[in-house]
Amino acid sequence: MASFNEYEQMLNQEIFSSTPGYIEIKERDDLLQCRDLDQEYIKEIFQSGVRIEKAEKENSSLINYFPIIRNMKVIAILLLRPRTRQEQDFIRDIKYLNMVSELACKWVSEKLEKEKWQKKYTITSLELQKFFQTITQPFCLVDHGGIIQEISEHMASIFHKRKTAFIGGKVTELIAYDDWKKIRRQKQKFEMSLQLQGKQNEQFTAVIQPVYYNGYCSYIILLKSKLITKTEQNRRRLYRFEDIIGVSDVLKNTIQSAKRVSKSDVTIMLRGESGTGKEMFAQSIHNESDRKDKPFIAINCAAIPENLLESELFGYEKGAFTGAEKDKPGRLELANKGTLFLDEIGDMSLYLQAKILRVIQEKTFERIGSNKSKEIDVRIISATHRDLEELVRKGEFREDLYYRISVIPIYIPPLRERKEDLPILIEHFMSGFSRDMQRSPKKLSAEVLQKLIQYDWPGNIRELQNVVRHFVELEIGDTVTVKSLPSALRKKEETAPLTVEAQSFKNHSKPNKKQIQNLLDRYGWSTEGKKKAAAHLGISLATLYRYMKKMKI
Ligand SMILES: Nc1ncnc2c1ncn2[C@@H]1O[C@H](COP(=O)(O)OP(=O)(O)OP(=O)(O)O)[C@@H](O)[C@H]1O
Repeated sequence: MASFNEYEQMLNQEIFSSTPGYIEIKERDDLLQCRDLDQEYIKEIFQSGVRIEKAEKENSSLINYFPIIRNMKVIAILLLRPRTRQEQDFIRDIKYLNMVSELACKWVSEKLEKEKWQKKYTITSLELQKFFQTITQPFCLVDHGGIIQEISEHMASIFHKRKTAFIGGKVTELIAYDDWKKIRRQKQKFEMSLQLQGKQNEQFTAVIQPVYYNGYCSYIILLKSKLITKTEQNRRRLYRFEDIIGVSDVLKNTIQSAKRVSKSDVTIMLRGESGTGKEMFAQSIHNESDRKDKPFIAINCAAIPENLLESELFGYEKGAFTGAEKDKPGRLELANKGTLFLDEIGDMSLYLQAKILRVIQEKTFERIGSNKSKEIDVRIISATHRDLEELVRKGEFREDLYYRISVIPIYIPPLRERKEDLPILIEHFMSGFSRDMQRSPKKLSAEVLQKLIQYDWPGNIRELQNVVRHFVELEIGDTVTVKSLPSALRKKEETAPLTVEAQSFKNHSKPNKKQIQNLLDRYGWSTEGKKKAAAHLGISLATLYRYMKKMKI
């Protein structure tokens, strides 16, 4: 980022060179060193952020002071001084000089803002290539003129074409012109819904990341997910337990526990890392319940800003706020008689937690802007990858809501604790993606398989899914070799040793005494700790107590 010195030089050379004045830009500490300055006046400017007319000050010298403001704070002062022996001309031109100085201050603060932004997003070609290797979602890179510089095979396949058909072409071959206009106006990373060309009935959510590349602003467009319309939601087949692929005992136990509680209306909390299959479980539970013919409505509390989340959940009446042009039911209402899946509930604000608690306790709610209560009958399944107990301790999650929603906690183990599931999952995804992309399934070399087994899979099944998709997208050869592995997998030489619990899960369906003791040491021997240990094991608290009694723990 350029320094104030550089700005000072630039301004003196370009703007003030032929005037009877020149400028200096100084930060607070430097200003204190300048004996000829009015320190009281400087203090006033730093405090008030405004320049008081010098005429109002007694004993004022010819130096004029201008605040440079950024983010509502004075960060430096621009001093306008007369050149030696040009004082008379300086006084004569003072109005003009003051005006230019004020503009110079604005220019400096805008420049700082822009440079900060550029620095944040400037990316080199090499970084870009590396970054692209890590993305397995559909994406494209579009330059400032709307020309597609790069596109993934995955994105191209949505249009049933190869990537070569798009590179060098216009972005409007992919997305609507209005969406491109919106993208071009953005300076920061943001999310929007996108209309893809030729997909009139589908809308996607996309993350737009502006990057400074080749000296210009380009945009990475990353498709996140398809927005499911209501009719589609009704048509779409939800997952069933049979769709949950895996052979490990720990997964089979988890499925059994979930099946057992599906039929009753009990509130379920799905715990587990991101990408472990929590939503798949939620849908399967709904499909196994008596509510299966009613709607299953999901909402991700982490993905939507708070005020939007409130209106998405509770709906609103016409005129409730600017832009509320007609009544709109919320997802809660849409889920009536069915199941509402509150994904990432740990990210919900305390305000909305209180509103959800009321829904659970009183089975009523109001749309925003209405004082008419509506009755509601929904089964709530929630999920989180966060440590809810810790959030409760820190006061970030309501304890009463915590108890209400985690009546039955079900812990979905991460992939690294059930690596026996890897081969069958790989096969499953390989044949699915190959079919979708009309390619023949690829074989994995022994070395690749080894690497996949050694890897920790922090992104769990979703990450595995993306890696296998990446294999299918590769253009050359029938066999996937180490060269085609994403860099994270290539680097990983060794994996962390499996935890005692995970080791034991690999061999036994029931936890052993040591394992339970270890978990209680880790989570604590209080009821809270036991609940966490039970959730970790994928068993209920009651079952944990039974084991503890039997094993004399
Ligand atoms: N056992 C499994 N068999 C087949 N597919 C699976 C399995 N588990 C997860 N998946 C797939 O992995 C992807 C991620 O699953 P899902 O969205 O249910 O995870 P999640 O835990 O809800 O993730 P997040 O917390 O990030 O929302 C989905 O496409 C899902 O179909």
